[in-house]
Amino acid sequence: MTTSLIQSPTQPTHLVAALRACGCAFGLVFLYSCGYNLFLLAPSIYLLQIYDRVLSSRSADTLLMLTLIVAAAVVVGSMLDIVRRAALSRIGSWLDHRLRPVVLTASFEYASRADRGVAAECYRDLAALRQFLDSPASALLFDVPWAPAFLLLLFLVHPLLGVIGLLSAVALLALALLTEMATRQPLAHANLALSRSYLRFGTALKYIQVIRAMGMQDGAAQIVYRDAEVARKAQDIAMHRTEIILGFSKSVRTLTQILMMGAATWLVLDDNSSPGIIFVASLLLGRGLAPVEGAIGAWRSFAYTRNAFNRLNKMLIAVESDGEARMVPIPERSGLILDNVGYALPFADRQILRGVTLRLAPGDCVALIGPSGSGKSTLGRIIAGVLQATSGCALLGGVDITALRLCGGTRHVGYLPQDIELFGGAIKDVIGRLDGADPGKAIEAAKLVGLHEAIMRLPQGYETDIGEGGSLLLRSQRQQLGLARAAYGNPSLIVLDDPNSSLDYDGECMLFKAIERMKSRGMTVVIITHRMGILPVTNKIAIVRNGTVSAFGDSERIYETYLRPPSQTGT
Ligand SMILES: Nc1ncnc2c1ncn2[C@@H]1O[C@H](COP(=O)(O)OP(=O)(O)OP(=O)(O)O)[C@@H](O)[C@H]1O
Repeated sequence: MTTSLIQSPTQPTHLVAALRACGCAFGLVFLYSCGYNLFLLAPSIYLLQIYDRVLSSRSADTLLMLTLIVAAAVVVGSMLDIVRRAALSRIGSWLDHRLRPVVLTASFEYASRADRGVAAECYRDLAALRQFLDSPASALLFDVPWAPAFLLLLFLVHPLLGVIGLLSAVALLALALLTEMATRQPLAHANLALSRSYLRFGTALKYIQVIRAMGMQDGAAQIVYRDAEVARKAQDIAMHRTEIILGFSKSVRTLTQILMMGAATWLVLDDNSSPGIIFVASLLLGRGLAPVEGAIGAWRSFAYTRNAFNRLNKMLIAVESDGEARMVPIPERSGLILDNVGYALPFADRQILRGVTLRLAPGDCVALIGPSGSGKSTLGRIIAGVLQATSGCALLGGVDITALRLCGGTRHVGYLPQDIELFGGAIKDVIGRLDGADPGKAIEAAKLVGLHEAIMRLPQGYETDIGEGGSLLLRSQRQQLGLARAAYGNPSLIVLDDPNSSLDYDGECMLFKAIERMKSRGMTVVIITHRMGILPVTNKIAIVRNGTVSAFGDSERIYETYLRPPSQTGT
């Protein structure tokens, strides 16, 4: 997937741009709708002609001719309806094709720096847009502009009939607005709860082994179910309100139909109008009110699609708006600068990191050590560009690392997190970051971390499938593959969070050799660790305490001054 998210802040989002690109296609659908609605007039004209010409002339030929003409008009109208629905569906398919890679990438981005629930929902929102365009509700939108035209025709038949039609339309519109007001809040509530439920379900599936092992299935199901219940209740409320209003609107509709026919009959009696106007008035009223009536019935679909569009666009604005800095090229090997970096949790007062300042040159290897909960992993995530510092900045070659990552600059950074999430697939794809891996580069990365020989001993070598999420591997093997993935593409900066937590002695030796190779290639290596055994491969140590770096300098000096156990001092 190579779609770029680069977009200037002043440009429309990819979603808006894609919709604009469909402008001509929507225009064509509008034209088809004009034709379709014009042909809908055929039965009304047919009835008038029957009363005015056929009954007075008693001509069977005229009747036959009129019937053939109106039958042809109805067939053509139906064909136009089919064509416009097919066109709307094609537009939906095209939008899906064009936007899915963009929305997927943006969702990942948004999930990593803001809210996973919203990101998951936005991904589903794209499907909602597609479904809307596939549904009859989308064609209704193109019929709505024709409602006034039918009402105008009623005015032309007789002003009294026009007034009745207009009042009916106003009453139904008021009911449509009432539907909007009555359902907006419960529908928004339902969406939120439903997406929370899906998110929790996904998390439960991810940890299903632990959940089963600890007998937590019922508890986990309860948590997922609770949100689904909230969603169901909110949906029920919206549904019931819609049903009540829909029922009421049907009554209004029937009453106005009766009123219309009564008024038309009165005109025939009083005004000597053609009896045909009774049916014509009824038909025109039906055509004029159908889109409004349909809109009330399809309100949930409209409201859901509108919310989906707004949510999706908002997310794309958030992700695409900081595009300017993304194009800045950085040198092949460039140092890391942390300048007064601070991090506070969003929506909380808690400051996890403050005032972290470090400077590392290419080829430096620093160990971040310190007590549990002191902020090492958070600092590692900021250095890897996964989190954005809330104050200060983290720069690689003078470029903000988060901005660099956003423009596909991830190739400059390698990251091995504590939770090694590998996805599945062939080893070459896993190492190659699922990016249509260049096998040569994957092999180079595997060689760098000393895994190449072990992979070549497998019957299928680099094509070996590691199972869903790496389930067929030992944890130590996952850690080694994660290390090779971090080294893929010869990055300038590598962040390793607890890289030897699962390694045995041989594995640790391989890791140390890999780090030495990385250093010799001029990569800057940041290691987050609790294990002192790894310190000999570092040339810098930073001690992290209470969210700040309390000591930083050459490994030997820091070790001697702060870390050497008292019993070993001077030995
Ligand atoms: N998303 C989060 N929500 C709430 N608290 C968080 C979050 N991320 C980090 N913290 C808190 O910030 C503090 C620092 O966490 P961090 O994982 O960076 O520490 P650490 O030094 O790496 O710990 P360890 O060595 O145990 O991995 C901890 O108190 C942690 O609870």
